[in-house]
Amino acid sequence: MLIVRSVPSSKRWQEISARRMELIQTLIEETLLNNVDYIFCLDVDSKFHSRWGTESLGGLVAVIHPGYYQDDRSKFPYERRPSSRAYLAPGEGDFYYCGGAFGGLLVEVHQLAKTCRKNFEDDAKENIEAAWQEESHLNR
Ligand SMILES: CC(=O)N[C@H]1[C@@H](OP(=O)(O)OP(=O)(O)OC[C@H]2O[C@@H](n3ccc(=O)[nH]c3=O)[C@H](O)[C@@H]2O)O[C@H](CO)[C@H](O)[C@@H]1O
Ligand SMILES: [Mn+2]
Repeated sequence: MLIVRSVPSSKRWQEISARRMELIQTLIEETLLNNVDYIFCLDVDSKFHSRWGTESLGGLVAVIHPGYYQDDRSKFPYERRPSSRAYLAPGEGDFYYCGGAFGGLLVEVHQLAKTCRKNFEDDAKENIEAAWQEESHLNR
């Protein structure tokens, strides 16, 4: 069964992209909690190039960003301003994960979405937006 839900638009793509965390949090709280075990969140333009199976059913699962998998950690576009809640210091972080594909156990993803949303919104109150919005908070 496929259910299509419409989402609010925005003038800024940054806002549309970032609001996915709020959408995921709300969807989980309103309909999925106690009904499903796992959730995966993908960009609508995602393409599958080979099999994606049950091996991905982990606690929290992320996908290494296709643009940075060969790069040294110092090249990752993490948020580098300490005033942002998405800040990662030099030497911190393992890989650079993409914002367009992540998932895992529902309760874990719920926690992740809630945290990323709160940190994004708390940053916004202080007029700061992380370099790659929710993707930066996901990497944090
Ligand atoms: C591989 C990967 O992870 N790519 C990331 C990259 O861009 P992408 O180039 O993959 O960004 P994109 O144009 O696919 O936009 C991200 C997603 O936001 C949604 N959307 C976007 C525009 C719109 O008008 N309506 C709408 O619904 C849609 O699901 C889309 O797939 O950088 C973005 C910055 O925000 C996100 O971090 C993406 O996830
Ligand atoms: Mn995309």
